[in-house]
Amino acid sequence: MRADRPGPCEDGSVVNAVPSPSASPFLAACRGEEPGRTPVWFMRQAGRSLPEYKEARAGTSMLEACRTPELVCEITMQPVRRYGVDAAIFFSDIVVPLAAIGVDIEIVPGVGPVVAEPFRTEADVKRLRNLDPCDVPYITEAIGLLGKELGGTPLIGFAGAPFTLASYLIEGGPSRDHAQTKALMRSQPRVWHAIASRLAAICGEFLRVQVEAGAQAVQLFDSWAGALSEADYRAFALPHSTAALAGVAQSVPRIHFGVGTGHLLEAMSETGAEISGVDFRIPLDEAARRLPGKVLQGNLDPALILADEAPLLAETDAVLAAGRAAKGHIFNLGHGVLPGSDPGKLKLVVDRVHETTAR
Ligand SMILES: Cc1c2[nH]c(c1CCC(=O)O)Cc1[nH]c(c(CCC(=O)O)c1C)Cc1[nH]c(c(CCC(=O)O)c1C)Cc1[nH]c(c(C)c1CCC(=O)O)C2
Repeated sequence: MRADRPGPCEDGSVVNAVPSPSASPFLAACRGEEPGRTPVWFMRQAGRSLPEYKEARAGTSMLEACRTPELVCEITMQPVRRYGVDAAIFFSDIVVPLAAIGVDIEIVPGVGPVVAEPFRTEADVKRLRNLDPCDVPYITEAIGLLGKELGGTPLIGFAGAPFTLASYLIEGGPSRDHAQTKALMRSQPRVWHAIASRLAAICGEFLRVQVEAGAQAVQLFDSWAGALSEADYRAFALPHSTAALAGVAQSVPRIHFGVGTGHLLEAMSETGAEISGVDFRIPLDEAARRLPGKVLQGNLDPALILADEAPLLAETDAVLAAGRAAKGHIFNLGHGVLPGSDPGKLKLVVDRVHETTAR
């Protein structure tokens, strides 16, 4: 930590500098109230497609960038300035808390997180110690800086869910089939539950640090949960995601998202999250029928951003129409912004959502 700034641990206090905007369409929708317009933000809105992001990040590794509060603040603000989205997502990564407790993990450009020594045995469980807020002073500091920049735009904090994090640790890197992870669950269920419950504690603490610093909502990314059958999800993932989200229950709205999880919609909603993120494979009106009373987030196919304007706007309108079946709708993509997306097209979507839903 830099010596010239007080951190969260030196005087025992935390920064809570982000104002609570009562008029935020995003927060109103999260609470199931009628917002002044349908709110919109994009998963992975920071980075990837923005030239100003590439410029800001030049010469700095991903994890180093995540530990540099001024850079985190600038990159978090870039999509808010450019697109006029209704929420900012904190610039960080799901593996930041793992690196913070000493796991030897790197984010390799174009590949993703890579772990030097994969986790496979009983002895490996001990390599996962609890996260202490003092391990991540840069998170509190960056959110403090954002409090001065964001004005009325709410900030979403996030974490990776235990299953998705465990997959990186057990496989040693990105995986298509998550075979080692599933094999370990079945062969050594005790080791699996020990790893996953430690990850749940780390993840819950990482969310709590962000909320105490000023994040007004959180999203739990269980990106790879779609690889599990419903029975396996219920037995091996759901209890740990529930525990992770319980860390911030009653304090902020909680969004829960997975990819290819159409078969898990009901099971995932049992974690207690107030908002269900829906990927682009399930129409929102179908999700609304299956999850009565839930606020939904989603779900324009990110590939549409690469399509021509006419189909892009037609699909945007179709997503909005389907979203009306839900108790509340937060417009988003069905997964993250794809590399090569034109920022102008993302802005077009934001404007379309705002113009056609203003009440
Ligand atoms: C699975 C996952 C990861 N990280 C994340 C997930 C869950 C979301 C999802 O399903 O897409 C979450 C994440 N990663 C990042 C953010 C914050 C920014 C935002 O959403 O706008 C968020 C919310 C920044 C990032 N995380 C990463 C980048 C790219 C790093 C760079 O620009 O060099 C960014 C902007 C790196 C990363 N980190 C991870 C991957 C797969 C990659 C991509 C590797 C690559 O293609 O280069 C792990």
